[in-house]
Amino acid sequence: MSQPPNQRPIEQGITTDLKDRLSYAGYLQLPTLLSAQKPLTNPPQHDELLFIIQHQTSELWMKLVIHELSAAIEHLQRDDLDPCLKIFARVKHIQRQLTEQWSVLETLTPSDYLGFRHVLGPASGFQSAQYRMIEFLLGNKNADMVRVFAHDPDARAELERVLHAPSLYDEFLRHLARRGHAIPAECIERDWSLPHTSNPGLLPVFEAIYEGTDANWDAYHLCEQLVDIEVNFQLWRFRHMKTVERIIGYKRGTGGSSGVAFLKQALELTFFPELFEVRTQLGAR
Ligand code: HEM
Ligand SMILES: N[C@@H](CC(=O)c1ccccc1NC=O)C(=O)O
Repeated sequence: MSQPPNQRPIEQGITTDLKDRLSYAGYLQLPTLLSAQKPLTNPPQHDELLFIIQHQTSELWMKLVIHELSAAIEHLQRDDLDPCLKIFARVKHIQRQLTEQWSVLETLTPSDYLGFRHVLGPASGFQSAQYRMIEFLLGNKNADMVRVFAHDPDARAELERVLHAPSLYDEFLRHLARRGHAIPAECIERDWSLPHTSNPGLLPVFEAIYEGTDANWDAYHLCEQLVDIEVNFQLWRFRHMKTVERIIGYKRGTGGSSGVAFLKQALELTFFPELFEVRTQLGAR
């Protein structure tokens, strides 16, 4: 059979009979995935699908970040650093993906959004259990956040579990202590449901690591990966805040907050305060 120009022939070996066999759509559960976009506007507003898909893809990447960070915590508990470095490299790429994705949603104008904002009711990203889980895993603990999930026992139980467990940073500090670094006792055993607050006793530890990089290469490398992850997280928050500002201005949020002002406050939070503070100390003496 002659092939029309500018068309690729299917090769002989290509499987075309997939009856009763594992197919692409079957493996990936595509009927489930692709039937989960249910715009509520009637008549349908063109841009509501963008809004739904932007959130769903974000939630999928967040699922992977949780999977990766949970594994990193387990590796740290076993003092196994090499897999952590691999995981952090992956997490950083996912974070970049998530941050870059704001540019797609930024094509939504205030007028487009007002066409369907009313259907959202009190729903808000503030109620994202996976986002809260990532914040808890990284150490931004806040028991009050769990109240939002009273209606969802599974999400609530998972968040409670992570709230009361050591965060990635807590486990890193415990690892450093096992390696002989003089980590203050209150960082090794404490009420893990509280956020880590800057501890001046950690500064000499990180000063020593950053001043003796050859002798502390693993720890030094890990510190820098954590800094990258915090910076990336802040970039996501910043892009969210600026996207919100250009789409709804200074309106209150559907979740009931003040909106942009509330989102700006999160930019003051820090997961790993001493890793930033140590930079001021370096070279001072
Ligand atoms: C038109 C687009 C968006 C607008 C206008 C918007 C607006 C807001 C506002 C006003 C808040 C504060 C809580 C409230 O009162 O509702 C918030 C929180 C939040 N949004 Fe969005 N958002 C948008 C898109 C997204 C997307 C695509 C995501 C991705 C999952 C997202 C995730 C979140 C999260 C995680 C929070 C909680 C942040 C925190 O606790 O600091 N938002 N959003
Ligand atoms: N908080 C947004 C609504 C919103 O963005 C939203 C609504 C339902 C599901 C996810 C959302 N995304 C992030 O907050 C607003 O105030 O317009």
